[in-house]
Amino acid sequence: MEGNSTIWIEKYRPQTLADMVGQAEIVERLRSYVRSGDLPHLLFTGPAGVGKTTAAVALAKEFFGETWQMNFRELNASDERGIDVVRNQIKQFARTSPLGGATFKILFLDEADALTTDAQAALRRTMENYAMTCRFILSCNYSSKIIDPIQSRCAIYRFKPLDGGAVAEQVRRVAETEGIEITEGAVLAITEIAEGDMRKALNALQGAAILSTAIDETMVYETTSTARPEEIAELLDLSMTGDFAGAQGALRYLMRDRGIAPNEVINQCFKAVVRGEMPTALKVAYIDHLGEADFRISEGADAEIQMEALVALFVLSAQKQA
Ligand SMILES: Nc1ncnc2c1ncn2[C@@H]1O[C@H](COP(=O)(O)OP(=O)(O)OP(=O)(O)O)[C@@H](O)[C@H]1O
Repeated sequence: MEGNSTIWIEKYRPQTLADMVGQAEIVERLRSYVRSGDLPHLLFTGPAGVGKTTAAVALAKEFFGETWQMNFRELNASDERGIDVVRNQIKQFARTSPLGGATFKILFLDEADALTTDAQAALRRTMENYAMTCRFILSCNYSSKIIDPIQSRCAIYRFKPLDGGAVAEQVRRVAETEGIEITEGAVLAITEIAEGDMRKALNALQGAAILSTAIDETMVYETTSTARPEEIAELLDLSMTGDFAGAQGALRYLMRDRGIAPNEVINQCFKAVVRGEMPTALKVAYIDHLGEADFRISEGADAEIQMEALVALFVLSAQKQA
């Protein structure tokens, strides 16, 4: 098998804007900057693994060609060495002249929403002071965490989760290039698990490929520590029929034998309930219980107790509806 020593998310990171899958509108607008030869400051928002960093790097390559590495710098705002290091690096990069005939440089600041309001205010001044020599591309999950004066200085691009078809296509393409046989069930399982996050999808594929060069859905569920949809359906069905012991057994099997994390079980139950056919009042109650358990666990409550309590609440709500 070729290339198993490299991380596939890097190996298959699109090198040009044209190679990116999905995000068609954004890609088209970014290409128009390249055609015009100029660029405003940009703010990329959206969930993980949907192409924000990829687009920034591809944009720099298209603007600068061979000199892109001299004129492009990627920094992470949540750098563990501290905000001062980031601030100094930003200033140092932004104030020096572009190289190789370029008219400006590009600084890509990932996780910009990790900056405090004060740090963002300082960044705003840096953006203004060095706008002649440097364009900023800020990337974050939620634009609401970025102060208004920065938002108003940037063209905002909202990246969406990639659609299932686009993820599936890329998964098939990578599998084929790597000489891996993959069943359609496994492609679907990966697409479902990824929830529009291409990084998650390619990592799931590479994880399963460690087991074999022929991948089926069971391997995908095993290596990603996720439950099969039928297993979640069984847990919910048992609770809906009031079979507490049965539902408890199904839950314990998933968590203890399969090693599936509590928040993953919650997440999968949530998706199944939202999509599933069940009386509205029961659906509402189940979603409420899931939200409550999710919150309590995130606040540090004992996960095992909360999960059993969740199943108990499922059963109680089902009995009330009956
Ligand atoms: N639109 C896309 N087309 C093809 N591959 C993609 C796309 N988006 C992401 N990928 C793949 O997923 C990997 C991670 O994507 P990227 O680093 O661009 O995510 P991101 O949106 O910047 O996420 P984060 O906010 O977590 O940094 C890339 O290396 C690439 O392999």
